[in-house]
Formats: sequence, C-alpha cells, structure tokens
Amino acid sequence: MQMETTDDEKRKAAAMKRFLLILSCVLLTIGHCGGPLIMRLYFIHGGKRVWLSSMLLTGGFPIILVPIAVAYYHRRKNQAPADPPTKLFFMKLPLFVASAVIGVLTGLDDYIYAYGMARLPVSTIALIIASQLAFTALFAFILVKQKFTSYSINAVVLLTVGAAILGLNTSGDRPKGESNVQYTVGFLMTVAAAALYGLVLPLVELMYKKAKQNITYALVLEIQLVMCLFATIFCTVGMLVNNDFKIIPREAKKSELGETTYYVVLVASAIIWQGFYLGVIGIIFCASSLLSGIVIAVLLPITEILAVIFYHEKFHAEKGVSLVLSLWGFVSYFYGEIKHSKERKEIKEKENNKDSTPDAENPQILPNP
Ligand SMILES: Nc1nc2[nH]cnc2c(=O)[nH]1
Repeated sequence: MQMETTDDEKRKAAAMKRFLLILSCVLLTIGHCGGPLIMRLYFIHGGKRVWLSSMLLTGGFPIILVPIAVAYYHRRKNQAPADPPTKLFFMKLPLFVASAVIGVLTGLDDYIYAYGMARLPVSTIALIIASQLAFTALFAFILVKQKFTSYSINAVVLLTVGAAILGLNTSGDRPKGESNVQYTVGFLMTVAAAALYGLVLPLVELMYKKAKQNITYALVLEIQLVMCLFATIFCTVGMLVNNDFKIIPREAKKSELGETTYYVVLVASAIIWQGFYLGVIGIIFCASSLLSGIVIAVLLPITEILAVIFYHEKFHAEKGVSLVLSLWGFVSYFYGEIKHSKERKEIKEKENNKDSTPDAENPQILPNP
C-alpha cells in the first residue's frame, strides 16, 4: 500500500514537472518573441535611451509578487490547525546572495544586449546571438558537467548554424548614418552579451544544484524576484548617471508613438520580458540550462518571422531555411531525450525485477511461520 502511494506521488510529481516545463516554454516564447518586437517599436519610433530599455528587460519584476501572494494565500487556506504558520518567503541567505550576484550579471547583460538592439541591424543581432547556445553548451559542460548525446550535439550544431544563417543577409538592414566605430562597438557588445548570458544560464543551474535548501517552484519565483530586482537596481543606477529620468518625459512628448502610447509601450515591454526570464529559470528548474538555451535558439527565427509579419521586414529565403534547421534541431533534441529516458526506464525496471526475483543462488529468507 505504502509502495502504491509513493508510486502515485512520484507520478504526480512527474506530471507537475511536465506541466511546469510546458508553462515555462510558453512564458519564454511570449517573452522572447514579444520582447524584441516591442523593444524595436521603442527604437523605431525615436526612442534612444539604452539604459531605460535595459532596465525594462527586468523592471517588471513586481508582477512576480502576484503568483507569490496567491501561492501564500493558498497555503494558508489549506493549512491544518496544528501546522506551524506558513511563510510568505522561503529563501535563505546563501540562495539570496547567489541570486543577487546572478542578478547583477543579468543587469550587465541587459545593458549590452539593449546596446546591440539599439545599434545593430536585426539580422546581425540574430547572427551573433546564435553563438549564445554554443557558449551555454560550453559553460554547462564546465560548470554542471552537462552530458551530451549525439542528439543534443546535433541539436546544438543545427540550431547554431540555423540562427547564424539569419545573419547572412545583412545588406540593407544596417541603420542609416551609423559610423563604423558605433557599428563595431555594437558588434562586440552583442558578442559579449551572448557569452555572458551563455554563462548566466549554467550559473543558475549550478545555484539550484548547490543550494542548501530544497528548490521548489515557489522558490524559483522568489529567485526570479531577487535576480530581477538586482538587475533592475544595476540598470537604474545607469539611468540616473545618464540623466534618463529627466529625458524620458521629453522623449515621450516627442515620440512618434504619442505620449500615452509611449508609456504603454514601456510598461507592456517590462511585463512581456518577465515571461522571458521566468521561462528561462523555470526550464532550468524542470530540465537544464542547455534546454533553456535550445528553446531560446529555436525562437530566434520565429521572432524574425514575426518581425516580417508585424513590421513588414524583408523575408529572405535565409529566414525560412533558418526556421527549418532550428525546428529540426529542436525535434532532434526531444527525440534523443525521449529515447534516452525510455532506455533509462527499461534499465531501472530490469534492475528492480532482478532485485525482487528470488533465485537459487540468492534465495529470499522468509520468516518461519
Ligand atoms: N544575451 C542575451 N540577453 C538577453 N536578454 C533577453 N534576451 C536575451 C538573449 O537572447 N540574449
């Protein structure tokens, strides 16, 4: 009976993880497709503040207090009278410090990513961000001893090549009046963003592994809150130093979007980007940093196709080829995962059967009646 309960609990936990993985993929898709599109809307219509747009990447973090408060209320409601009072936050100091450090690194990445967005053509950004998956794979191998199969290596190669193909057609995409120096600095900054974020993803996985407390999804929400808080503080300091708070009202008045729409775009941008970050750390919680990098890479050509639809950007054949290669890489990864998890299950079942079958050499000792 006890065995049945634990099996049932295990099945429920696995179903919950699957649900959270799908939810995280959906959130990441919303953030990674909607975020760059809305950010581009700001720059296209006269927006120039890089520190402001970098702050918006993580500045929507207060919204995370909503699911934290709902979960707290739910726990309180279902609490037995004899239970000790439930807490609003579970995070302990070491995890707080680790989340804060990764948050500052995220803030730095926010700035260099936004800098590239403001200076470089879209296709060039895609070309450079394509290398992010290779950086993620490398750092995951070093930091969390990520094991690679022929399927996951195939996926990394296909996705990197697929996204890089997006950048082949750069002619005509280069912003007018941009100097060579600005272009080169933008290029180098985006390479740095790809490398830095390629490091941040495995660092989050390492933090989960080394945490001195059990990581639950409730804690993942708290980690998101702390990481984004520190990233936002970092970018807000940049905004203060650059006088962004003084310039924003002037920029809003002059914006081609109109004053109200300008502010709506900023707020919507902050909320949409939260989906990206929560999706990323949720996928790492349910699976790995490598899978997070893979989902980001798959979404690159999809974002490009959406830019074709919404902003009437040119549709080059490369965008279609890139999309096919990315989807192929994605399917390859999941096929490999399903195949390996089946094999692991079969080995486990065989081992369990061996342990429970009495044989002549290893007779089971039964108590005397
Ligand atoms: N480096 C980097 N930073 C980001 N911030 C939001 N999305 C990204 C991304 O894909 N790469």
